Amino acid sequence: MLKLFRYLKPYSWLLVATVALLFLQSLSDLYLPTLMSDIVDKGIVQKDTGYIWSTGGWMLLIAFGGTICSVIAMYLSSRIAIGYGRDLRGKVFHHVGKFTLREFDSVGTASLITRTTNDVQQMQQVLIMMLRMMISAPIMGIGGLIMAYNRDHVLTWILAISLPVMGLTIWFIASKGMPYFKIMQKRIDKLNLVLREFLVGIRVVRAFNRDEHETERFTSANWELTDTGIRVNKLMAFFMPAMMLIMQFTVIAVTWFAAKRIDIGEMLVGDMMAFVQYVFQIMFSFLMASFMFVMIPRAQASAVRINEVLAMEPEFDDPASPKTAKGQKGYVEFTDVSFRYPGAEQAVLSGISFKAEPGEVTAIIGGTGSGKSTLIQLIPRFYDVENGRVLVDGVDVREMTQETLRQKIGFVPQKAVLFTGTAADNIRFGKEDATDEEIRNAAATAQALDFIQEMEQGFDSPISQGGSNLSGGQKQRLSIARALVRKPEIYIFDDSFSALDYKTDARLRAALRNETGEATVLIVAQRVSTVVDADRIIVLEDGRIAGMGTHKELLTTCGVYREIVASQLSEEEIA
Ligand SMILES: Nc1ncnc2c1ncn2[C@@H]1O[C@H](COP(=O)(O)OP(=O)(O)OP(=O)(O)O)[C@@H](O)[C@H]1O
Repeated sequence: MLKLFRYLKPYSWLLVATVALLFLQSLSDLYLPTLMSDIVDKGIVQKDTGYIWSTGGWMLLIAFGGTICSVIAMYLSSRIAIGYGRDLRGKVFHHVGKFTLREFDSVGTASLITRTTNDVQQMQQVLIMMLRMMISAPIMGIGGLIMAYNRDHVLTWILAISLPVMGLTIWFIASKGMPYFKIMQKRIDKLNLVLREFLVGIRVVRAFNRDEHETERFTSANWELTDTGIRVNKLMAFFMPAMMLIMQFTVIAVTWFAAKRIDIGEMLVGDMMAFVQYVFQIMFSFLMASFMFVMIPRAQASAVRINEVLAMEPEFDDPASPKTAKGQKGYVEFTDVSFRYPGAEQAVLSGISFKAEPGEVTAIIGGTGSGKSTLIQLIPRFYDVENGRVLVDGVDVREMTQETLRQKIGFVPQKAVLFTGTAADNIRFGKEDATDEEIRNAAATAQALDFIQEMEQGFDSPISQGGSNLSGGQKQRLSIARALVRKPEIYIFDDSFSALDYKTDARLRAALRNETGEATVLIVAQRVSTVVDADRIIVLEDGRIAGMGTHKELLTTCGVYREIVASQLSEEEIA
């Protein structure tokens, strides 16, 4: 947790001011019982009304000053903690932004969300608590002890018994609570995961009448969290009464022994009253410290989870001295590439070598799970190869910056992903400074113009979360337009025409041919009709190249291709 507190540096001055104010407030609290004891012993007992008025006035002034210090300190500590929470969330977000897909796969989206929100909130809360109590508690505790000792040496032995008892109780409860706090955060993760899957997949859940099943999953995750919460609260329920009991016993003991000492004239009534107040202050400071001990383990569990994310180094980063390609534009080459997903026993791709040249269309076809999507994800360097090299414009993708590399690419993913905003915003995502004309042209080529114009507000029509107010084909066309507006050197279409009907698919490919001109085009497809005109078709089978050539060449040279074709086209179409 201390590691995370280094992000408090920008708040150094506010911290100093808070500490100073809390210090003054604690001093005022410590001084008040002494003044009160003086009023009793010197003012009331000796019937000195003037003394009562003047000391009472002082008491009011000091109490007022202490309150002002306390109010300002509370305000400052809240500002520090809230600012710190914002900074920490930003830090985690920016760090996660640098992750490669490997780290996303390993932590999981739901957990990353909990860590950025709930875990940071735990840190924020503990910081407020620490700021408010870490200063007051020791000053009140130690200062109170000194003052109490000064009032009466003899009675201090009562504290020598009750304070260790209190300390032991706190330690016992904190050590019991710690494992639960860790479990609690994990269970919040799980609840988030179930909730997220349910909300994202609501249509599938409804279509398969799985509401009940999902409700059960949610209820079970919810109960697991509740169960841990109840266990923690049971501990806490025991905690407060235990503390109060120790406190009350101490006060009874002090009053009992003080009464005896007053009887024999060794103690004054005012001293006893001050002593009791100091006992309260000392014990209260222990109680404050114990609250921290309760909160710190939970925040500690959160801090570990945040640190885990912050300490996670992306699998790869940009090279120190990146190379830039000269001359070539959009040239893609794979040389003997193999790749395996983390933890997987078998390689998904092996011995992949091919060239995709500017002005050409290279299509990749193959059965499901043959590695087509994996192959094209290596070009924008979503993952690094295990062996071999992926070259773009003659430079290994690992030797150029990811930004330079991705600037060259217009990527259309298999599953269209849209963002909340307007239709135009979604296309402009591909090129920030795109003009209205460019957006319109991209939409026209992507065969999206008709349906966008039919929408009530045209390009300004709102797109809801995940594009849920559009059809599958409309989503695909918008995400194609987003890639087209970039006018990249390399187009990558990952099975992006699957949701289009044959007519739209054909029209779109004809329009694309004009648009893509000198760019390199890579198309992953399931349909033979989509790839039949390609300059080069790569046939993938179980992560290996089973054949490569034009449609005509492959019909004679590649058995796997023939099988795919035979399963899709009629005899005349094949000829
Ligand atoms: N993120 C991942 N982590 C682990 N394994 C993965 C991951 N993505 C894909 N795989 C595995 O890699 C193999 C190839 O998947 P890939 O998505 O490349 O196939 P594909 O040919 O594009 O299939 P489809 O045509 O069905 O989209 C599959 O066996 C799949 O289970």
